[in-house]
Amino acid sequence: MEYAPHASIWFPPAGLSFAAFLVMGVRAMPVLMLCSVIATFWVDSMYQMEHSWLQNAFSGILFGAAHCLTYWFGAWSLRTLVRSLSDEVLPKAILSFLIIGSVTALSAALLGTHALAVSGMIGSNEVSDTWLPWWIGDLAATIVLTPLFLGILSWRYPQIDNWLSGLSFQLQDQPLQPYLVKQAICIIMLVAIMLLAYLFPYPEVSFAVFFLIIPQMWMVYTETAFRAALSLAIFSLLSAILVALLGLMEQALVYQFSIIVIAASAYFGLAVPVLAAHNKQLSKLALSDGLTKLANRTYFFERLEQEVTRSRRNQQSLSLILFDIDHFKQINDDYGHTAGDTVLMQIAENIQQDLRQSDLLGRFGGDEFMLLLPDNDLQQSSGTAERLRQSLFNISLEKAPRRLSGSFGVVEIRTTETVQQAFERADANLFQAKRQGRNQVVAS
Ligand SMILES: Nc1nc2c(ncn2[C@@H]2O[C@H](COP(=O)(O)OP(=O)(O)OP(=O)(O)O)[C@@H](O)[C@H]2O)c(=O)[nH]1
Repeated sequence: MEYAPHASIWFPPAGLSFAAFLVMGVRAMPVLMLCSVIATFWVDSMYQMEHSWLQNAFSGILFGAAHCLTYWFGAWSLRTLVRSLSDEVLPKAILSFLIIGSVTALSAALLGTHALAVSGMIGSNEVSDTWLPWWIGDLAATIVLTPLFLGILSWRYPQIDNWLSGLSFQLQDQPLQPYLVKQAICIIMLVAIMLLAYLFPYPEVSFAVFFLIIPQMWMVYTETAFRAALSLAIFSLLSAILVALLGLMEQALVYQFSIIVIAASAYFGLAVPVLAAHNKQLSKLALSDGLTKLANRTYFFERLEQEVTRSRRNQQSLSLILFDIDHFKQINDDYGHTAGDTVLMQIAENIQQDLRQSDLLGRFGGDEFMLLLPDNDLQQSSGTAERLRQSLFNISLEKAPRRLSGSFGVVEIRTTETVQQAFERADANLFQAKRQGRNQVVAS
């Protein structure tokens, strides 16, 4: 396998074509076909191959068809696959991108070399020498540049982010200086390693380029996805320039593989914050009530157990309030179930605003709520319940023009009782408040 003197270790148009087909679909075809034909004429004149006009046109169309159809099909497959994945599978989306990108680059290399051979641009014996460096060059550019071009194109086509499964390449405000420092470190390291490879021409020296994974991953974990993608592009571009300038073509494969491996690792690294955010969101969903977003029973009782242990250890008081909206059924009957839902959400929002950060408000179910008050004795928690009873009355309902009232059962949790027993006492007090005529607080 040989590299022609003009050959670069990567082929940036491959990354651009893949990104353009991913974003614009088949609409990108005419422009990319035209570029392929122009490029064929340009290569012919640059290397003074002196093929006829007709032969250049024929070979440009054949090469363009091989390149464009392959990248269009690869992009279409990836788009279809990623769209069928749900939001929580970013690693699968990245894996699909890497696999489909590799297969697409391989197909483009095989078809492209054969297209050039058929049209007489290269001899048929050159195909076997050319397809591998062509593939790796296309692959390096596809893997490194496609996300960067996607980022640039997503300024015009914001819907792209939707099918990147939460991985946003949009610009975000973040200080520039630390990024520039990291970028400078990457560049200095790369230049130093490649100069060493030039001065000490042993193949082993070139492998030091894999150390670039350290600053690149540092970038990935601390900078935005767009900046990380930009940094990978700078790393690849600089590698390509230095390989050509320093005549390191013998070790070109090492540099190509380092680009591919570091870029692939970086994309999985970029997925980590998105996955962490998804997990956080999932656990939030599992622990909150769907309608009011308050703590659900599972979370409330978990925290109740923890608070009981903590208050006993610190010898602090702890109180529990249960309350139920009076005649809530009437609201549903008069204004409809949807209006009833809105009222429940409004109650949750209003009561929440009335509480301290350390208090925990939860929804037991229906129109019944529960409130945990750390460091509150019976007197204080009765006062809080009274205040909430008043504020319920003062809520002006958007969907049901009427006054609300609630019945409250309050207990201070005793050191001798279980959580279950405390809860039953609060429930009994609530029941008594209802029985005594509603709109009141019963504490014991
Ligand atoms: N809109 C809406 N209504 C609900 C929801 N969950 C329960 N309900 C209704 O809330 C009402 C609760 O009724 P109860 O607590 O038994 O009685 P009430 O009308 O509030 O009267 P008292 O509690 O005795 O004062 C029932 O009509 C339920 O159908 C919900 O998520 N949304």
